[in-house]
Amino acid sequence: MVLALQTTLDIDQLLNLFSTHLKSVVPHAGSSFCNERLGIELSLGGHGRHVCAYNLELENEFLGEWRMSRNRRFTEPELAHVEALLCRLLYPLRNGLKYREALSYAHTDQLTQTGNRTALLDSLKREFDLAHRYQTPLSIILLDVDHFKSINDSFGHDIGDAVLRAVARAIKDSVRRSDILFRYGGEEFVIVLANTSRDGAANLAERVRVMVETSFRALRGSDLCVTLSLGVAMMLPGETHLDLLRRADHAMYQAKHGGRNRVVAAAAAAAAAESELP
Ligand SMILES: Nc1nc2c(ncn2[C@@H]2O[C@H](COP(=O)(O)OP(=O)(O)OP(=O)(O)O)[C@@H](O)[C@H]2O)c(=O)[nH]1
Repeated sequence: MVLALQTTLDIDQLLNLFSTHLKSVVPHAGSSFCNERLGIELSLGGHGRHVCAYNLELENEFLGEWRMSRNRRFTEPELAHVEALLCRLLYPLRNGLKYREALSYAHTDQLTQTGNRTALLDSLKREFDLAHRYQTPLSIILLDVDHFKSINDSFGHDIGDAVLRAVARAIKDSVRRSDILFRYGGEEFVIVLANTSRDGAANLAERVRVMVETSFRALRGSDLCVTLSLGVAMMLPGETHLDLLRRADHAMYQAKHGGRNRVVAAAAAAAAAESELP
């Protein structure tokens, strides 16, 4: 089994391999692994009345909690077996967790804790393929903070950074899932909306616009005025994910040219013109 565990750095695969082997040695209904810090929660199989749980640690580093359960009590020899096997899991598990952490770091914008450009392109491509396969609508919102240069110039770069963090926070609070927000560039963000029509995306964009405008206006004693220009586009037949991004970008520029602090939705058919909302 030790060799098998060394064949993968993927945590899900690793724990599946481990669980399959463990089941053949100590039969049980199901098991789970949890590492809160890395947001990993994996459940394999069912549940039982009797639970045994272990905090997995290696060289003073907490790796996570492993649980297994079944309806029959576990015997002492069985538990000794489980513990011996868990010891063999520790090094491969630590390698897998480090790999997972490195991957997540490489895909996260450290200032706003949103996905970065690489993560956006990966995610958009994936959602695009799914939308094609299941014939579901896919929309995106590309948004840009208005006059951000002058915020930096007037209030300083640290306040500029804080504004970007607050904008990301406000957007995350307005959307159903927080993992669909990406920082595309300096003061530009993209929201990827699976299974969402152009009108649905435009409504959400308007909600985000109002949310950001009002939350900064509520900051008393500050001249800080933060607004967004937002471009919305829905996937059209035959286009690529980069085409979609380009159309959303174009709609966002229309919003800038239209006076900023507004939403523009790209046309639902390629030839039609943009429409400004509401
Ligand atoms: N504080 C801070 N500033 C950034 C960051 N990334 C980019 N910027 C700044 O964002 C500013 C963007 O300015 P512009 O592209 O001129 O756009 P703008 O001032 O927002 O004007 P409009 O988009 O036309 O409304 C530049 O001054 C960049 O230096 C960042 O991570 N932190």
